Amino acid sequence: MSSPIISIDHANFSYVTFTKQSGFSGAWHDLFHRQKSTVAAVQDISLQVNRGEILGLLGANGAGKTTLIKLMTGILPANTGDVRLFTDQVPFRKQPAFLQRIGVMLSQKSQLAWDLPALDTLVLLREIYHIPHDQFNNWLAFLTKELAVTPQLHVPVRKLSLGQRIKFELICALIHRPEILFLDEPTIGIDVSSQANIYRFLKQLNHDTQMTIILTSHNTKDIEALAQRVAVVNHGKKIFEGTTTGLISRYATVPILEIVTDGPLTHIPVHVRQVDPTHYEVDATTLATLPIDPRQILSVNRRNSDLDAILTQLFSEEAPKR
Ligand SMILES: Nc1ncnc2c1ncn2[C@@H]1O[C@H](COP(=O)(O)OP(=O)(O)OP(=O)(O)O)[C@@H](O)[C@H]1O
Repeated sequence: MSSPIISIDHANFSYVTFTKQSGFSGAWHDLFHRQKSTVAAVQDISLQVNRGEILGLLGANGAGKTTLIKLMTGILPANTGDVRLFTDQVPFRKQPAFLQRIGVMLSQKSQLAWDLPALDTLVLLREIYHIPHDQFNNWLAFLTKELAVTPQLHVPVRKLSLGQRIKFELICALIHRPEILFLDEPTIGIDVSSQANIYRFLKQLNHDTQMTIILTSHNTKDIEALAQRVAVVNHGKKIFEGTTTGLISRYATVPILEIVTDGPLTHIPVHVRQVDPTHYEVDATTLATLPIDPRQILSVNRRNSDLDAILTQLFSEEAPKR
């Protein structure tokens, strides 16, 4: 059997920051007594990904997903442990031959020049990656057609809609035909039809080219539709690895109650999932802890536990002491 395309072995990464106090006296105090704080963002994570797989990274805000992607793409070095791609490449060495083989799209970072058309950035990338002109033109025509942004190629980026901009960010990450594509929240803030378009396209690309895709998303429906396997990260640690159905069958023990109220609740405990201002979901065993006057309840519906409910439950658990 061939070796995994990504292999992470007991990786750890901590951010070290210095807190800043406000005001002149605070700045003066900081000059002599700097307060250091450490955040263990990735803790002893091991993970292997095979060529051609789509792996979803799931986790609450601050769980460590982006940091894990940064370790895999060489933006950050692991403090301890080992991260290798393509069997022997250490990402943080940032060898040109390695960078040529990966594509990265981070939701917080843009590759596109704001005042110029996306085409200008793409032409720059063509030169950086030494892509032959014919190959570049054909591939770009295909990508823009599939993502329905051909008419926007010549429009300055600042005049594009968010969805169009994200599609061009994706095209930038794909323009050199990487073997592994890393996507951090690729569909954040874009409408459902553009999301569906992007996910349909990624699925087809993975099927046709065997491109390995690692993606994070808070939208579990997308992850369920796309990823063959998921890794769940909580407080920097991997707490599950397997299929989404495996995740559901492992943690789904009790049914979920869907409760519709006549008005919003004033206090929502962490184990209660708010679907909209008058629609809540709660694990059936914790119904008694819901701070609700029974007269407020309009309806209760019982259903089997799903991925969202399980993740809400898992992520509401206390952070382990560091
Ligand atoms: N540059 C930084 N300096 C200090 N701490 C950081 C830095 N970047 C992230 N962190 C901290 O590291 C932890 C993990 O952050 P990370 O961005 O990896 O989480 P995430 O799972 O991607 O979250 P989100 O879903 O909100 O994007 C968080 O506690 C965060 O506050």
